[in-house]
Amino acid sequence: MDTTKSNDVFLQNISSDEYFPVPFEELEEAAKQKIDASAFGYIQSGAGGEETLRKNNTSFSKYSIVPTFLKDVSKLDTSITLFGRTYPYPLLLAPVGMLKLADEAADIAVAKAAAAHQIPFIQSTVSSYSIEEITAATGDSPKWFQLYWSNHRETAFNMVKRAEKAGYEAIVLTIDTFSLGWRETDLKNRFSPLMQGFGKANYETDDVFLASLPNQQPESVIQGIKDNINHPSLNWDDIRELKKRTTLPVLLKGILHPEDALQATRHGVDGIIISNHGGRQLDGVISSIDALPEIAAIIDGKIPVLLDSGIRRGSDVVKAIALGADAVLLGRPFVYSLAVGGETGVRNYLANFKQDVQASTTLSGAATMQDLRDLTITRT
Ligand SMILES: Cc1cc2nc3c(=O)[nH]c(=O)nc-3n(C[C@H](O)[C@H](O)[C@H](O)COP(=O)(O)O)c2cc1C
Ligand SMILES: CCCCCCC(=O)C(=O)O
Repeated sequence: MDTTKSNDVFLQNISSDEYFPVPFEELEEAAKQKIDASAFGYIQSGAGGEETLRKNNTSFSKYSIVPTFLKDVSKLDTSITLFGRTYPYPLLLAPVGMLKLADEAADIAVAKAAAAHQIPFIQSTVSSYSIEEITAATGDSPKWFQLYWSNHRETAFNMVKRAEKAGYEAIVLTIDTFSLGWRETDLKNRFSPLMQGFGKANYETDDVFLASLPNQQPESVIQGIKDNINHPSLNWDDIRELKKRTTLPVLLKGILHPEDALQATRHGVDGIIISNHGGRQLDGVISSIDALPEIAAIIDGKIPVLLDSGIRRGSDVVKAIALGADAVLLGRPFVYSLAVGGETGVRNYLANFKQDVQASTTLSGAATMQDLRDLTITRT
């Protein structure tokens, strides 16, 4: 039997000159060896005592897939449709700021790798390249824009306008980061990527933001970003206003409570992302996968439900979809891939991951994402 033909994952890794780590744990270790220790600490660590970070990595194990067989799953279709556009996999790349910490080509490398797989790239407000630079490098591949609200509201609306003009297809408003989590690793390392200028590309190219500053010296720009990102006044009236100011679908990222999910539907929000920000904001909060079943029940198909925080393997994707998610976002794994192998590293990682999703789907007894919805999951 020609076993090399049976699984491209093995083929790809055995035949490539340089081994690219497949297990997440190995990938994380390889990234650690590649980048500055404080930068790695910023990416890898969680807030507080990292209770939530640990929970994100263990909660999936509480759920067990109960597969069914003998159903002919040979015609596999992993596609999903979100806001009128069909994507080949139930996967998106989570917004991650300061990507130059991992590789000089940062967002441009990641967006190109995502485009190669038709996976939507969600650009962070605090990205290392601007909306316009990323668009110039990647054309009309699917891109969404993650918005950090701004104390200077017109700055937020202007960034939304820039994203619309550049052809971005959705706005993701992150609601859990109106101030930064208590990040002990960064405090210990005295590390602030913002102070070092890693996340300012969208701000220093924004006329409305620049006009709001007392002057345009670098220190004034950084202080302006800090003042903007710190916005504890964020509330449902702002969501109503954002909805009025854009024609794009608006998703809220950071939903963990079913009541907030319900409020989102009442305020005309177009989608939600269940997320605890990878354990980086409030330590001790519920894991996304634990929050999912109740939220999915309350949303009841009215709007798309996405999820991130702890997706590491194809079986995690299967569990999330079976428990009610429409799609999931990958976070740290693609950042580590970028650190280890640049654009090729991310492309390679996504090629492997999508095959893991395919294998995990069919071995569950499902041929479509709808079939996964009918899968039996037990909780221990
Ligand atoms: C280094 C780093 C930077 C991040 N930056 C942002 C950001 O700018 N905006 C945002 O909404 N979420 C940001 N996140 C959170 C991710 O979007 C996502 O919620 C989280 O990484 C999911 O957890 P996981 O990576 O452990 O799966 C960041 C996460 C990391 C690791
Ligand atoms: C004050 C800068 C905030 C950037 C936050 C980026 C992020 O979401 C994360 O580090 O997590």
